[in-house]
Amino acid sequence: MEVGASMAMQSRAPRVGAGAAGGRRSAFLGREKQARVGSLRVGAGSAGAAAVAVRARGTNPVAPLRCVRASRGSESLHNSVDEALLLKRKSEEVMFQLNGRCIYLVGMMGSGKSTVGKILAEVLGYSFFDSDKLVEQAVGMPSVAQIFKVHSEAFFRENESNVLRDLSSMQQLVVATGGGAVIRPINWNYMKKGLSVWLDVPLDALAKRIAQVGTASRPLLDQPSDDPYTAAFTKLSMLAEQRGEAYANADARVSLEEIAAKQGHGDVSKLTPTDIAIEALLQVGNFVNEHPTIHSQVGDLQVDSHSRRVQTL
Ligand SMILES: Nc1ncnc2c1ncn2[C@@H]1O[C@H](COP(=O)(O)OP(=O)(O)OP(=O)(O)O)[C@@H](O)[C@H]1O
Ligand SMILES: O=C(O)C1=C[C@@H](O)[C@@H](O)[C@H](O)C1
Repeated sequence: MEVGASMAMQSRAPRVGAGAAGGRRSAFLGREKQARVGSLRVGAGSAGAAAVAVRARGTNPVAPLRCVRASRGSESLHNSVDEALLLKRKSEEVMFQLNGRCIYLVGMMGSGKSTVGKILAEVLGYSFFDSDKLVEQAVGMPSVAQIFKVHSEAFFRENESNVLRDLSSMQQLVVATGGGAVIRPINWNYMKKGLSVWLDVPLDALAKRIAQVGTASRPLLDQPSDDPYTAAFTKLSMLAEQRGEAYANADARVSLEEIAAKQGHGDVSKLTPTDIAIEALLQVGNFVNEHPTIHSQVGDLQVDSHSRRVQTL
């Protein structure tokens, strides 16, 4: 399998030879160069000067002083300047705690893994990858939908595991995993090399989002229907039931209902991706504080097997 460099996102030249790989640190790669890790090739095309400086500092990166410029169409990602500053401050704290470890976002289809993942990568000075896109590249097909159609879901899942395996030997990545990545225990072995974060979004909100953007790119939801919201809601409910507690294996949980409750309005549709990214950083920080042995030293990983319990599904 080979994953090409020109994926939709964005590399910030990740460090390779991470954690369990025993402290190997790669030579950092300059602009337009590529790192090869196992069978995974990752481009460093968009690495900026700030990111290069971060890498050169080694294992204690400092947040590059840049604003999040991503936007959601014409809407701002932030409610206010205060919110943007809070995101920045939180990311600086968490960056030290992470010490280069990857973040894996898990959650149902449409839960915002890509949207929130890109913000996290930006503020942490990490590279962002979408594992669905990496599978498409590895297989040489333009969409997950086509992979399901021409091959099978099982074929897709096998390739998804290969992608996660390859990513797991790297550092300083935020990975938006496929919605079903949580169902294979082997994937947890890979994701547990970094920190996993579950974006827990109410099914109703997911169905609204998916009905808005359509289901063509999401083969498990793609059924002809006059009422896209109800069709999406029904299928998502089934998947949620089948997946049971699989998402809860994640190290940290970001509950949109809880964020909305904290904000005092209880309406998850009012939450910006920045609100969610801030909560994700908060929860990651809490997890690392509560499990210091897991996240001790880059290249000197000590795994506390008790707390690294991976539920057998
Ligand atoms: N906080 C939010 N509020 C409203 N809409 C959002 C929010 N976050 C993401 N979205 C929208 O929901 C849709 C799905 O988001 P996104 O692609 O980030 O999810 P995902 O978890 O990566 O999905 P998938 O796993 O299916 O690829 C997109 O249209 C996105 O713009
Ligand atoms: O929830 C799922 O099983 C999936 C989610 C998508 O991200 C893709 O990985 C694929 O469509 C399957």
